[in-house]
Amino acid sequence: MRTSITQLQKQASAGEKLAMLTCYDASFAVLCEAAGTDILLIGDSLGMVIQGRETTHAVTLAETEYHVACVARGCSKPFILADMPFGSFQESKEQAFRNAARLIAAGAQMVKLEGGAHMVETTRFLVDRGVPVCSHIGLTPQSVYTFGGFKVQGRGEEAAARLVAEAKLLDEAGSGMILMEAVPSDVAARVTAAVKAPTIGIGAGLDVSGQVLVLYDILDLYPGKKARFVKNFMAGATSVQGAIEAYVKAVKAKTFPGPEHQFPAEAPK
Ligand SMILES: Nc1nc(=O)c2c([nH]1)NC[C@@H]1CN(c3ccc(C(=O)N[C@@H](CCC(=O)O)C(=O)O)cc3)CN21
Ligand SMILES: CC(C)C(=O)C(=O)O
Ligand SMILES: [Mg+2]
Repeated sequence: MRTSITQLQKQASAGEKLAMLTCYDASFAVLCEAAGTDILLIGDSLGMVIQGRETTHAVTLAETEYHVACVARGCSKPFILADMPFGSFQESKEQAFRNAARLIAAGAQMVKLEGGAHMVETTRFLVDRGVPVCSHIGLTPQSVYTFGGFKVQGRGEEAAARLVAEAKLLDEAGSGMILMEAVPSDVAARVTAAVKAPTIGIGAGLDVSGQVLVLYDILDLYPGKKARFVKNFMAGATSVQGAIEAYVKAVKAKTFPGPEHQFPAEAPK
């Protein structure tokens, strides 16, 4: 039986950190499962790490369905979360439901939507109709062109308070998981304290319910520029499974992320 969202929520409220990794195919799913990874995310980062694009925008729903099915066939225990690709959910709540249903049918147990306040209505619509939702706030890579780059979000009191307020609205709308990317650690801690849903961080410090990284980053397979929050777990490992195990262990032991992988409250001068 696959891990359920209820089991993950229990683990989180008992204080056990959740270990999430992106995964795009069956062979890596086998290794991630054996290493004890709790959640596998079929991320739209596949547009960058699999397809070699500069952003995540061109990933299609059909491609995401394909990778979800590949991952689901490769493992039986990890919780399966799928990104809704750019353009597949922003137009209307009806469009979001129609496309989310396809990812659920492909094997996902929950879909992830980038966006804060403007995704509240869609979140409620999906959850009411049986589609569990993970909210992705802070640095949302599908908005890279409106942000003007992959930049830290939630810096300064006004932006921090906005992020906390958005998270509360999504939580109240029924979001089952809240993922925060590239936000100062103290802001992520405030969000975690303000919501019922487990929180997952990437570049969000230690005061969250769990961590996520891109699999190809922890295995040092991605040739592009590395974000501050990335750690190479192949260093010191003797196998790929060993590296994934080291990541899961470090998340559970709260030794990852270290201070060097976090964003301080104010930009360094
Ligand atoms: N391989 C890979 N890893 C990822 O983590 C990732 C992807 N691809 N593709 C989709 C997005 C893009 N991501 C990124 C990419 C770069 C930065 C980055 O370089 N950030 C700067 C922050 C600059 C600032 O201070 O504002 C950094 O220094 O980390 C962050 C997130 C995260 N996601
Ligand atoms: C980096 C994570 C959070 C993601 O959304 C992805 O891999 O697409
Ligand atoms: Mg993504």
